[in-house]
Amino acid sequence: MASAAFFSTCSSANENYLHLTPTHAYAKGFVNNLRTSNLPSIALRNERFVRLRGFVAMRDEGASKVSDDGPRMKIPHVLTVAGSDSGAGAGIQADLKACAARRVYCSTVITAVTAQNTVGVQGVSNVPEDFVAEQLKSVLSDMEVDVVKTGMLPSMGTIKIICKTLREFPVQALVVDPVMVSTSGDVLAGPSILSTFREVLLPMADIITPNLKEAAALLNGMQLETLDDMHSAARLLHNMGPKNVLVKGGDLPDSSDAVDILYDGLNFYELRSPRIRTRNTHGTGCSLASCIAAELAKGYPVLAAVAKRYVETALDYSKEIGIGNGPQGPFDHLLRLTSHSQDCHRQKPFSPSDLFLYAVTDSRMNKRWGRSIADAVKAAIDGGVTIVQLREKDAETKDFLESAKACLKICRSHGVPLLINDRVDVAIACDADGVHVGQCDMPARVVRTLLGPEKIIGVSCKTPEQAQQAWVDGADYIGCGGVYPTKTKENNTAIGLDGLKTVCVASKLPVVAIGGIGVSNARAVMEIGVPNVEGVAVVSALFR
Ligand SMILES: Cc1ncc(COP(=O)(O)OP(=O)(O)O)c(N)n1
Ligand SMILES: Cc1ncsc1CCOP(=O)(O)O
Ligand SMILES: [Mg+2]
Repeated sequence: MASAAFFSTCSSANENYLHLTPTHAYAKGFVNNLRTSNLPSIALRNERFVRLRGFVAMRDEGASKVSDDGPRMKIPHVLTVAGSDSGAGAGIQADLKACAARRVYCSTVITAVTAQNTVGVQGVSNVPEDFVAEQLKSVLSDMEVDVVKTGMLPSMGTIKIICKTLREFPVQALVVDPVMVSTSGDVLAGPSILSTFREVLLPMADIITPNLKEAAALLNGMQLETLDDMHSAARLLHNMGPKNVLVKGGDLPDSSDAVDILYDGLNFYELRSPRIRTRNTHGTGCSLASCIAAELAKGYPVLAAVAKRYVETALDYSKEIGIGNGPQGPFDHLLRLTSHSQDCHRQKPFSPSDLFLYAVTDSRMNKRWGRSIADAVKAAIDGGVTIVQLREKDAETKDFLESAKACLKICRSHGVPLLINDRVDVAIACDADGVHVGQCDMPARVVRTLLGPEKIIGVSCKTPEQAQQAWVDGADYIGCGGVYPTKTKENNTAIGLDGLKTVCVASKLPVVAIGGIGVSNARAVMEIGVPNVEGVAVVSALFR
């Protein structure tokens, strides 16, 4: 309604577009004007533009070389010695994901391969013991492992080999998750190994993490039904030699909270958190133990390392995930599955032609016409813009994020990329398609690290040197201007068509021109006659 009111006052609107909003009409005017011109820059596709997002070091010129003998950064490292779960909810696969989520490197020694899904365990094939030994030696003799975490250990021989190898290659800490029964109730390590567990492995452990069933098995079938029982079990298990015992009370009957007991030989700690009602709990034990290992590898003390919060957050996030048809589903360690599966249109790879008609929003202009950012974006897209940037300098962060989410829905449903100006945090929070930064904003190299290789990054450049740096930093395109004087951005000296030419000739990236561009001068920009000009970016000509 507000747009229509504005439209009636807009004298320069083309009659053909009377049923449209002005932004829509102006965008359409641009598209028609630009598309009918015989644009040399469209034909002169940038031959040199190679999409090597995220592989900046591979670029031939100007890239800082990664030297072989430079300083080496020590990365916290967990080695998991466990079984493989074909369904990837538990075991080695859970350990890898949990460590990745905690930002710790994880290497793997596989003790058994299971055929397993959300229904249960259909088969187990143990890895020969001497081959477990070979894997252990392979990793420990070469890599600087901080913490070893054990999971499914299917034979006495395997346990003995682990202990022997750890004496040869000592590590900072040993986390023992005494896996015996899967969440589906299937036996993964028989009672024959219990004595070896107690006598050989537990005394070497810095922390053990049995659930109620495992604690009971290690304690010759002791009944564990109350918190007091858990305290007693923790004390008895501690007497077997581990420095710390975490008895997990997830299966405790009649408890609205999930309560775990940590005992360090001196103090008991009751770790209480709300019970998360979900089918997707397969692999929580492995994941918690891996998390503890990961935090120990970073150097945290045991109490801080027993970070239940991560697993709770992941379980809560994954409540609605539907993988498999059995009673126990996996959860999403990296908290990334649901946001993408809800998208009806996935982001397509960036193409320089996306820059053709680039709409940049302006909160003041939209406010002035009483129109939401989402309405403005919708109108611009209907008119034919090929990419949208939200440049909301005055918006409160909370409002900006809400608007960005609404705009993203519109953009995704039309296959138009949505970028956020300046605010990398907002872009990450709404999973926008990318970010545009200027010379005083967060450096593009840092933005690339934060956003990963897939997102689109644009950098404002006025000089050939800046254009070169943008390319080295892993940007996808550059915005060049202001080409003409503009009131939209203060203190922005115009570089003119000559300045634009100089940058375009030097650029290895596609260029979008910006600043004072409207229907009347867009053609002059596009027909500038040098490579790399792929489009025009406009604010006031669309939104004012
Ligand atoms: C496409 C495009 N080009 C240039 C700019 C300007 O970015 P910056 O120099 O960071 O200035 P602000 O827009 O943040 O004021 C842009 N936004 N988009
Ligand atoms: C954001 C920006 N960067 C350089 S000029 C400019 C403003 C362009 O706005 P307009 O299209 O209204 O001239
Ligand atoms: Mg900026």
